[in-house]
Amino acid sequence: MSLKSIKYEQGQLQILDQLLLPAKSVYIDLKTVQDAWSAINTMQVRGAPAIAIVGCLSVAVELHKKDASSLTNKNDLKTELVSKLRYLATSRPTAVNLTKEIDALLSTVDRLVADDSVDVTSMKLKIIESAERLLAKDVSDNMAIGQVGANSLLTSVLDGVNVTVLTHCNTGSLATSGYGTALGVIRRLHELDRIAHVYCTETRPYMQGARLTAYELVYEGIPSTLICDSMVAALFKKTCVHAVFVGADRVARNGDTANKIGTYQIAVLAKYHGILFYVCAPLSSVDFSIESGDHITIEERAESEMTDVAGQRIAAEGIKCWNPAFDVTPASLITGIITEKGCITPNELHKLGPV
Ligand SMILES: CSC[C@@H](O)[C@@H](O)C(=O)COP(=O)(O)O
Repeated sequence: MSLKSIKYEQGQLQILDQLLLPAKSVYIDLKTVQDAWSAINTMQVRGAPAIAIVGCLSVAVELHKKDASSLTNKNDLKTELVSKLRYLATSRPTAVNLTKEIDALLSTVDRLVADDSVDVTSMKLKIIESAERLLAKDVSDNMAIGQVGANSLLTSVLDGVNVTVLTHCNTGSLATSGYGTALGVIRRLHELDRIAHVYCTETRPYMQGARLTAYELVYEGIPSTLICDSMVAALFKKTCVHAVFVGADRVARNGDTANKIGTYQIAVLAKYHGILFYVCAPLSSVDFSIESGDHITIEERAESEMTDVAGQRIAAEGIKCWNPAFDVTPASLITGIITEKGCITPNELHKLGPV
């Protein structure tokens, strides 16, 4: 079974349908921006970096299909791109990566329209290139995050001590274009032969931990155990866990971090038990335009994700449900933010951003 969540070549885009994992490994073609919007919205592809890349690549796919006769002038191309990119941004609200990459493409569009030395055909090619560059950049950012995170933890333990860590949700190859962020750190620690054990949470209600992270850990042969979300306190009390590594969907300028629902309670428990708590994310997950987590929109998803398991209703009929997909962990609970540029404390994060 493949762990590559995104396959892309010359205008052909496929994603591994994560709704079917781990039982089935099925790739689906995304031929249009509309296809990508639906795949992101229904979580056939998920994870902050992966949805940004898939969204932008779907624009590249449509552009590849455009021949010279359909490219009349740069302003018409701009009008079309602006409408498609703005539409893509509505697919899921919390992860900032999608909005940021869309904004970056929109700025490129503006720059190319203003540049008289660029004709409509080369404008098309340059937009395609910008979208395609995201795939390789994501993998190299993740590998850097893996190394920084491994170094950060290993400098805090005695030489020769192998580490036990906990992770939440899925931040691995499936959530990115490869290697992963928090799971990338774990992968790197395993490559260095320094993992004693990894615990992963089920991550109710969508079960990214049980279905996807557990699958990636088993696939990589990393010694690991699945626990229910409600078992974290008991685990921390009973077992020597050195650190928690989680991902991020949007980090505010002050370090407050929106991530998968349940992250906040793990951070509270880590603080209580004196366990290091790291957020692992590329700088593209940092939203320097917002001062704190109070400004982050939290996506609420369908009740059926909670009431039903594998299509079977398990909750009592008539009960009301509240299903926020993310929560915000306050910066004060975060030991460090592991980025491709280094590990930084939340109160120093603003130094890496625009002034
Ligand atoms: C590298 S993925 C980082 C985050 O996007 C991840 O931890 C997470 O919260 C994913 O949520 P999801 O709802 O599965 O898209």
